[in-house]
Amino acid sequence: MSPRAVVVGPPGSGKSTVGRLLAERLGVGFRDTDDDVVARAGRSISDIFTTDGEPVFRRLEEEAVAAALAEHDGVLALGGGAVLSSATRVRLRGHAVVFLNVGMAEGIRRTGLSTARPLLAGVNPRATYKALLDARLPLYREVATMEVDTDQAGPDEVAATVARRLPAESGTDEVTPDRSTVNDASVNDTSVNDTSVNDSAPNDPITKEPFPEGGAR
Ligand SMILES: Nc1ncnc2c1ncn2[C@@H]1O[C@H](COP(=O)(O)OP(=O)(O)O)[C@@H](O)[C@H]1O
Ligand SMILES: O=C(O)C1=C[C@@H](OP(=O)(O)O)[C@@H](O)[C@H](O)C1
Ligand SMILES: [Mg+2]
Repeated sequence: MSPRAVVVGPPGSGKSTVGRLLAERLGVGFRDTDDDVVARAGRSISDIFTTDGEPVFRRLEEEAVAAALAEHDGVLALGGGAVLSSATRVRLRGHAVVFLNVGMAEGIRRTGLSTARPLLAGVNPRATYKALLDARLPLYREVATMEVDTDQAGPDEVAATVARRLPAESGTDEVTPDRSTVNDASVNDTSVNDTSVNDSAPNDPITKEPFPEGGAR
């Protein structure tokens, strides 16, 4: 079992909104790992960040992503920071991964009114958002098989674009990035899914586990 599409991107790129619309279009279920973390912990994301700290949230998130990749066959939206985990990036290999990109101004506009994102609740959310984009853009591109710019398009239009570019349902877990059809002109082709398995931290448990035959997990 493998999700039809996994949606990644910065906060405010529309992963949760577009992911749900995409699932409706495809006639499949929708799941969001942020919701899974909240359900499992029985607390809000802000509460987990404040009480336990970001590392605890990241561990819960990593577990939630691993479980959802194994269990869910619809559309799966990740939290914006999920790709920070090298184990998660390895697990995303072989999946159809949609990177919803958003520019800084629009991303800040979309997230600005919400207090639900603890990372952006500090004294200078603009600087935080910029630093976050700078650090994460290469990671989103590392895992993506498709990149869609969302600055100029509403959620429904973005969902339609993604649905059109997704590979037809194949019944296999393997997704080979087809650069000629699934990548936007804005994608740097050389950065798509081209990193080595051994880029994990030395104490990363993922490096101690065998990589199962048949690709993704
Ligand atoms: N393409 C878009 N155009 C305009 N607003 C959008 C778009 N995508 C999402 N939004 C809005 O931005 C906000 C954040 O969207 P959300 O789906 O929660 O993003 P994410 O899950 O990536 O953080 C919501 O208010 C949503 O309605
Ligand atoms: O970017 C991040 O580090 C985070 C993004 C949030 O999800 P969205 O990207 O869906 O807002 C949520 O997982 C948490 O607040 C941390
Ligand atoms: Mg979200």
